[in-house]
Amino acid sequence: MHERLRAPERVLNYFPVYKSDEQPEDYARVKLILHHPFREISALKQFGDTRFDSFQEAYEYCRQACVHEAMRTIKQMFEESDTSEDDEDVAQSWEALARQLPNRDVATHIEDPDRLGDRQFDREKDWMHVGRYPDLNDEFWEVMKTDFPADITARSSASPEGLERKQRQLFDLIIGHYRSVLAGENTSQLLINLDGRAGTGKSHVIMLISATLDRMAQSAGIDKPPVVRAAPTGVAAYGISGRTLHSMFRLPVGRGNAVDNFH
Ligand SMILES: Nc1ncnc2c1ncn2[C@@H]1O[C@H](COP(=O)(O)OP(=O)(O)OP(=O)(O)O)[C@@H](O)[C@H]1O
Repeated sequence: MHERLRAPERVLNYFPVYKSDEQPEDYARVKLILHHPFREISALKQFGDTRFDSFQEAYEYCRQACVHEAMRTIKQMFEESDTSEDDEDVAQSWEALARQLPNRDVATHIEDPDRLGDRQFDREKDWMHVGRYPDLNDEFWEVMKTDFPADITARSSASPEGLERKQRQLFDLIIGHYRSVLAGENTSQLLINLDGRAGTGKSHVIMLISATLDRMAQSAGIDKPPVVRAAPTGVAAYGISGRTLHSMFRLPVGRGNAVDNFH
């Protein structure tokens, strides 16, 4: 968890709501998650020099020992929220919410904590603006993107005949490989790193290859362009009519968001 100064206060909760008697270890883990900042989940088992083997033991210790900012002990906070009636209400409202997600069977579905952030649902969300512009809703960005679409079509007026020798080698290798793929031949994956000093013609050949691959796919009846172009910076991405890597992989990289804050 990245601690930010002046971040707006948020109410945190966690789904699924574990039952303290049925899943005591998960229950304890979640309680610790909600009340302690951490970078690694295992850090929640550590209090000063004391390290516990389980979340349950750490949670028991925390209930006895922790005093938080508002001068209320964790024990009091847990006791307030631990009444089974409250738990039932919370569970029902969260389950109602969870049922709105696709393919979600809340009766049998137990979330795997190791897969947090790795679910299709998470991947499809555009996290780019989360927390950066809290007053704007997701729809705003969708509308902006529709109103001002970036042109990421590969265009090239170059021809293979005009390429330099090394550019042509690369062109022939990639186009030949894709031809085999389209012919259904059993081809192994082609991994290439194209490197070179500034101005040596990398973008030039990438655009010609991309445009040629797009045309080949279209002729083969494939609607979706077979090439994605991405670069670390906006300027570099613009140069190859591509997207930034963080946009493509939906990484919330930005002001104050160092990548190492995301686990
Ligand atoms: N075979 C070629 N025939 C004609 N012009 C070329 C050829 N290869 C490169 N160029 C031209 O040379 C210039 C530099 O090429 P390009 O931008 O592709 O280099 P780059 O290696 O991508 O550079 P950078 O690393 O700075 O992005 C461009 O104007 C490009 O059109």
